[in-house]
Amino acid sequence: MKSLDISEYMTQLGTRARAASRAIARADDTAKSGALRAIARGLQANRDALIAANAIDLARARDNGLEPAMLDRLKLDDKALSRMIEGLTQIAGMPDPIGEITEVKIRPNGMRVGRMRVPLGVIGIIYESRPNVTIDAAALCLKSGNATILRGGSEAIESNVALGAVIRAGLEEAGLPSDAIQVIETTDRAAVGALVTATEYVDVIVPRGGKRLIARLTEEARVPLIKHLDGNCHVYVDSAADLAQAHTIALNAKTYRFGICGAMETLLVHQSVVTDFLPKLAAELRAREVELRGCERTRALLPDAAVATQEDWFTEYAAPVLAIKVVDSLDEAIDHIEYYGSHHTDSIVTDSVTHARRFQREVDSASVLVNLPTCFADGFEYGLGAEIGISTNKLHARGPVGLEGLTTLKWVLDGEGQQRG
Ligand SMILES: NC(=O)C1=CN([C@@H]2O[C@H](COP(=O)(O)OP(=O)(O)OC[C@H]3O[C@@H](n4cnc5c(N)ncnc54)[C@H](OP(=O)(O)O)[C@@H]3O)[C@@H](O)[C@H]2O)C=CC1
Ligand SMILES: N[C@@H](CCC(=O)OP(=O)(O)O)C(=O)O
Repeated sequence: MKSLDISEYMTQLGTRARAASRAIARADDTAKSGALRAIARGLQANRDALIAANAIDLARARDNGLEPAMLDRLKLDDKALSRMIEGLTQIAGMPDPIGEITEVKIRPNGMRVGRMRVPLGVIGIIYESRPNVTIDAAALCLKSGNATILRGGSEAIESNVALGAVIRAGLEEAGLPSDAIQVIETTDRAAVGALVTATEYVDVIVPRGGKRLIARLTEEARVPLIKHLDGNCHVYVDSAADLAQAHTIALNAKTYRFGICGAMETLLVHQSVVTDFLPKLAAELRAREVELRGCERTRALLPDAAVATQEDWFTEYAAPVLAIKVVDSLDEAIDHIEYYGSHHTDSIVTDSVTHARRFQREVDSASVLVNLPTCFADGFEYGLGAEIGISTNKLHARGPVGLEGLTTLKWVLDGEGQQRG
């Protein structure tokens, strides 16, 4: 498509999404959950075709030299499809958040003032080459009464177009407008530019991505953003840590899945425990083929670790690489995280309640964990049922965003003709 065509194409998508958003906002839970279950059946019935579409993406990505952790994200196999089907079924069974009225207060004049939960409207989602997100995001937006325009990573285009067809069929089967969930069927990044400036048609953009995406959105976006950005996550092993626990936490935080945004990228270790702690952990990480990069004091203990540069402290590797720094105090650990981190998810390992609470108060991240690996940063793990991602915004929604984060509250007032003044 030429740029002019892209602009026209995006206007059509936007117009249709805006129209469909009204129908979705007033749809009852029977229709919305019925559509989710129909989409789940569609995935089941189209397993082979979906896996075949994904195989085209995977082959192209391999030819282009995509790294193993990224190929893992891109892969759509039977197991991934089963998880997506389960996710749809779970979201279908969750209570409908829309229309609930809470916090009702009766004013002295008898007027009742409350708050009603309503959808945001049309949500544009820009996300990485991870086909399961197409289904997760579509399902959460639908259940929360929003229309959605989905722009997945270009490596996943065949998978996403195939998933889009299944979604459309499921919506139609349930009697809902198929334009409620639309997949952008071009990888031209001009479509991203059009989406983030389409204030007429789009109410909110959820960008899930790294530094390249942030740079563009900071320049161009005019639609409000709920940023789901990079996770440069830390684990700090405190002077008062249980070292056996610290070992399993650090290992899990790094190796659970290298590509997820909640993976640990820098390990900070208090100097008083480093000799007892680090060599054993390093041996285990190396056995799992994790490349280590360290500060001078780390390298004194681990001579084959590479030198960590200033850039390493800022880097989200999303790969089997770990930066390690020895620190002299809790303050130094907190300062490091504040300066180099991305305010996503950070963790302290300590048996000191005082240190734990200081860390939780002072580290300015969306999730601050004590004695837990950072890879727990996930809406399902937090009990939200599912997540659209991890918001690194401070406003509207912070941390894992589930159904509630995709809604807003309006004031609703009931009276009997009371007069002001
Ligand atoms: N906080 C959270 O919930 C999440 C955060 N992430 C973060 O995402 C990153 C990993 O994903 P990765 O795929 O590398 O991220 P990218 O930022 O490279 O890509 C994400 C999406 O943004 C698009 N994009 C990137 N740059 C531009 C641009 N200049 N103009 C238009 N579109 C653009 C990509 O499209 P294209 O395919 O064309 O490059 C893709 O659709 C990590 O930093 C990770 O932490 C990922 C998931 C969830
Ligand atoms: N929070 C989820 C997803 C995280 C995520 O999307 O990560 P990424 O692999 O960067 O796309 C999880 O932990 O599985």
